[in-house]
Amino acid sequence: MTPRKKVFTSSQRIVVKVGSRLLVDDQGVPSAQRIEELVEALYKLRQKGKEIILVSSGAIASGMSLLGMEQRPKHLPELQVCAAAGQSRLMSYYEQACVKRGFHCAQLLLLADDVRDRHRHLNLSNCLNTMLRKGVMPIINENDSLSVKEIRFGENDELAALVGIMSKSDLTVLMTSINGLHTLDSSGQPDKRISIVNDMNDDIRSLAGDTDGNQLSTGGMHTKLNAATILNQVGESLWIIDGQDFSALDRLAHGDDIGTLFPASLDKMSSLKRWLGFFPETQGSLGVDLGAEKALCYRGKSLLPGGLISVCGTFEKGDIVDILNPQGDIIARGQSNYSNLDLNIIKGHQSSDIDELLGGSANYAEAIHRDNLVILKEET
Ligand SMILES: Nc1ncnc2c1ncn2[C@@H]1O[C@H](COP(=O)(O)OP(=O)(O)O)[C@@H](O)[C@H]1O
Ligand SMILES: N[C@@H](CCC(=O)OP(=O)(O)O)C(=O)O
Repeated sequence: MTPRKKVFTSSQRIVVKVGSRLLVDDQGVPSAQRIEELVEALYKLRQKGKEIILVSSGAIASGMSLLGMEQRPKHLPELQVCAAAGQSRLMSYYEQACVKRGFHCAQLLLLADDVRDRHRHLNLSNCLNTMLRKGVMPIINENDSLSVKEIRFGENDELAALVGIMSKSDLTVLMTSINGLHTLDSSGQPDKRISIVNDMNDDIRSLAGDTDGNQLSTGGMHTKLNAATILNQVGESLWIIDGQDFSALDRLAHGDDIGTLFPASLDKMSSLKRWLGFFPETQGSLGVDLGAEKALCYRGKSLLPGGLISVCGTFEKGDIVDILNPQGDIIARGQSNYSNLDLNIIKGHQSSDIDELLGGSANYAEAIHRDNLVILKEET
């Protein structure tokens, strides 16, 4: 079996993300016909037994044409109005197309806080699982009408990756207006298609350019490669394909050599580690020495106070902190066993000495136990 066929066959839960441009006609008007074609392609995947979660862009693009705006508005309130008007038009087309094929879809509009806050995250994840169990197809978009800078995802490629991580999907498919990641020619334009990326590295990252200037799109290849990076970290695959013809999803199901596949190579990460690594806001950071970096990243050890060099931020026992290597790169994230005040006292000391240093209140030998630690550093 080819790697592509294997990825599709072994994927039970699939997130499909569709970019704005794919949902409008040549005049930029939201197109019922396009949505029909998309839903038909998704229906076929469902008939193959796949659970499909759709992340659909297009609210702002649709709203612009509904409200007669030729240029994408620059001001937030106008963008919010476009999103609100456009989103309901999109959903009406989606619902019609789904019902025609004997199933329902359901809208989830998310703010970044909905996935960062532990309780909201769990509620959302339960809701998604229940929708899938009931055969309802979730259709997710950012809640653009309410989102402001601090609570924005900003980009649906990354939103799709976070949905993939949260829902423990197997594969995320990004449908866009180009057939995958390309090398760049001397003028920086996409040249040859790269069929498969087994190793995300700086050379691959340097290929990612912005969007081609189309005012309906945002993000370009950068956000797609960011999505691939984080999905591969949790043991999931990402596939970028050209969605100008939605039947590309049939070809993907056959394992055809289309687009660019970033196959999973790691075991699937546990739910707790997914949560720790990709969602909560961190309250501080711990700088560690080279020995601790190696112990954490390559030997699966806990972080001991002896490897700690610095402590930043104000936090309590149980809060989430980033772990930085001597170069200042984030290599891991975890739940601290001690407050910043205590860590400042015990940093650089042997675990056997810390009880005395803390006046008899040291309940843990580790600053962060390996069960509560997720490694974010890529293999070098
Ligand atoms: N190395 C690259 N390979 C392919 N496309 C690239 C590359 N760098 C930048 N791009 C641009 O990224 C665009 C796709 O991203 P974008 O327009 O944001 O789509 P979407 O709206 O589907 O998210 C392509 O049209 C292409 O112009
Ligand atoms: N949430 C926005 C889409 C943001 C976005 O990432 O757009 P795109 O680059 O077309 O996938 C909307 O629905 O208009």
